Amino acid sequence: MKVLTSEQIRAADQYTIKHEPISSLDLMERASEKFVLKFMQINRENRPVRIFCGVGNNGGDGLAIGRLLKDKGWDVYLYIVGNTRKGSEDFKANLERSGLYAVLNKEIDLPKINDSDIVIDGLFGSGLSRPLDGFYREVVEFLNGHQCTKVSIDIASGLYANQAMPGDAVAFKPDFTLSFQVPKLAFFLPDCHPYVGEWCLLDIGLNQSFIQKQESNIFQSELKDISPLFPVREKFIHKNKAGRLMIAAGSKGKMGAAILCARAAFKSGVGLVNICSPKCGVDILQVTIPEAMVVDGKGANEIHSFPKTEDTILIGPGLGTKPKTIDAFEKLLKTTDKPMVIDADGLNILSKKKSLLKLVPKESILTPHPGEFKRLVGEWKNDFDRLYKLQNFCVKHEFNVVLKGAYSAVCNSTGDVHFNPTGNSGLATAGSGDVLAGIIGALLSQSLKPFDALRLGVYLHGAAGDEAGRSLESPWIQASDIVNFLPKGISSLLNRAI
Ligand SMILES: NC(=O)C1=CN([C@@H]2O[C@H](COP(=O)(O)OP(=O)(O)OC[C@H]3O[C@@H](n4cnc5c(N)ncnc54)[C@H](OP(=O)(O)O)[C@@H]3O)[C@@H](O)[C@H]2O)[C@@H](O)CC1
Ligand SMILES: Nc1ncnc2c1ncn2[C@@H]1O[C@H](COP(=O)(O)OP(=O)(O)O)[C@@H](O)[C@H]1O
Ligand SMILES: [K+]
Repeated sequence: MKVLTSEQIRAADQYTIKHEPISSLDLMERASEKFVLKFMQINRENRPVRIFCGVGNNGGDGLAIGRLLKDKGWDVYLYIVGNTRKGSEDFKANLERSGLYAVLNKEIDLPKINDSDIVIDGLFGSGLSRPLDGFYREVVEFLNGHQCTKVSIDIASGLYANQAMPGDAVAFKPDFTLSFQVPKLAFFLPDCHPYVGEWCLLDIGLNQSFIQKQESNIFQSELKDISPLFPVREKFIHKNKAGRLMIAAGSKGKMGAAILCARAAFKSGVGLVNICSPKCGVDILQVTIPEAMVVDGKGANEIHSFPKTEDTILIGPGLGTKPKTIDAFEKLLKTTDKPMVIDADGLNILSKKKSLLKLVPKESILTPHPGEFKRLVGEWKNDFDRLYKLQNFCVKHEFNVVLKGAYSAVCNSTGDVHFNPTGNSGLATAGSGDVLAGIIGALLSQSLKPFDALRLGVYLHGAAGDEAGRSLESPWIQASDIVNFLPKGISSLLNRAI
């Protein structure tokens, strides 16, 4: 699904109005009906609802939503901030259809709000053109000071959809954002989370072919795009053809990373795994993961030499960054031009010795968390800038990179970013990244294109985490749980895709 800018969404509104055709007032009514349906699923109990409306179309939505909720028996209070005479046409039309409302001009007009009330924010939507100031700012600060449930229409007032808020700017802090049709970029970024809360999209029937034609290099991954990427296992396949992976991982005290990685690879369809390990890890690996073969990496406590191999290479988990390991990594890079997976200390080595970046095969997959990414590319100003840096880094080096976290951003070598929707905060646990690397390595070894292996791997890792959370009925997950729930994650995706 494409992520569009506010300008593109406005154009989609206009196109739909002209070509469906539908009046803009009726489109607003449709959007408001969808909002009310979802609102009533989230808030089942009838409570006082206080709707704060600006005088643009977001405020028009607020008025229509208020009327519809009143019709359904809710106790609704409407407040308007701004000059109603200067309101948009559809705002004015809805104002005429509204019953009682109060116009707020100064602090003393602000109503008393109880914790059991629900506040709906319809001050500004995608038409925000400058930071909130004056009385708008006061109203939003006042509302943010209350503990009650807060819901934004389309996007929180004060939050920009596709650019960073200035440092001292203020925006509404909703618990939920019920947004129209397509996601906004801000919804995926950690900096913006306080101004988004939980969010969902409401299909208001904007013209799909127009949306498809819009230029955007930002997407949200969807199951329908992901499920066709699963590799097919042929009837007469042999393990040597099912994907051969060499995992170069582990050092003294960190052999667990290699184990988690290999276990995840086996659950992700790999045919055969060789693990290159320091001497201290050989027995540990042989006992804990009998399916894998172990190759001596020469050093006692860390790897000093990698074997020359035709296997797909996954390097980095628990590897350490000792000088001899760095030298060995450099030699390895000089022996291959096949895309590889580089994780964890593999990335840290690249950060320590940036000259190695140009030796990394084109189309390789890098899997940094934000700390590792910062070491690779330096500081960023905000999350929008971070995304820009991600795209530049991928294009410059022709890499595929997942910047990990909630809504992991998966970027290809031409700078397209796909935000991953699966997963939960339980995945923020030691070893979780090692599991992800194992899944991606296994998929790459099965001849998927690197970007497809990456997108599918990230989606699957999140889906396994979601299955683990659901089945264990716990918000806390152990990395081994992610491995154990991989088959369930896989089957849930395949079954839902049918
Ligand atoms: N039919 C449709 O198109 C549909 C639209 N829909 C809804 O419309 C919403 C977008 O509506 P919108 O474009 O009218 O913009 P909105 O956010 O209400 O405010 C714009 C007004 O605010 C003003 N303004 C801006 N910043 C300001 C500031 N800091 N401080 C003070 N004023 C400021 C700005 O003034 P200006 O920039 O011109 O000076 C302008 O007057 C969208 O989010 C969705 O909810 C849905 O119903 C679906 C169908
Ligand atoms: N809050 C979160 N919500 C969803 N997924 C998360 C969250 N935090 C982390 N993850 C996922 O968990 C994994 C953590 O990887 P990483 O930080 O490398 O862990 P480790 O180094 O401990 O193995 C990544 O796939 C990341 O996307
Ligand atoms: K809003």
